[in-house]
Amino acid sequence: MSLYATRMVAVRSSITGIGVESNHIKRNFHTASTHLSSPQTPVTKSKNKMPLSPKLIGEERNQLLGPLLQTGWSLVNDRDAIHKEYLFQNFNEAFGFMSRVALLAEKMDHHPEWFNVYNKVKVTLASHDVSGISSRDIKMANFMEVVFSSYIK
Ligand SMILES: C[C@H](O)[C@H](O)[C@H]1CNC2=NC(N)=NC(=O)C2=N1
Repeated sequence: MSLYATRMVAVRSSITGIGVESNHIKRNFHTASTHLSSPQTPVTKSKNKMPLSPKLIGEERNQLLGPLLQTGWSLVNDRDAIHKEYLFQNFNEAFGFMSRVALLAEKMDHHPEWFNVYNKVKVTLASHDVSGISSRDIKMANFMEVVFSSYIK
């Protein structure tokens, strides 16, 4: 590739984020491969990334879930996940809530399953890579509680 073409790719990636993304993946792969004892036996499905938090079990799980189950979160029947329905005054508040949570979701690379109609937001949290609830779901649920509290009048 000519120097000009290389520069244009660099300029385009800085605008579109394409290319920046693949560097991010490469960086994570490098980090993960230097930390894992054996790259052939990944702890989770996401073998090109830093090891993620494990599925919560036992006493630690009870301790972390307990307070959330007191604030309207409940365990989902047919899978290891937690669920809550948030009610807002209007769509603006509901979407504001989702936007604030979305910023954390991107930062954590951990995304809620959610559904919005007007002033309602139904949320399910689970860690797909471990097929269950991990500390990432607890962190996200607690953050949602903090954000939601700013909407209660
Ligand atoms: C490739 C990407 O990093 C993964 O698929 C991330 C994205 N967001 C995620 N969100 C959730 N809830 N669980 C995951 O395992 C997960 N994995």
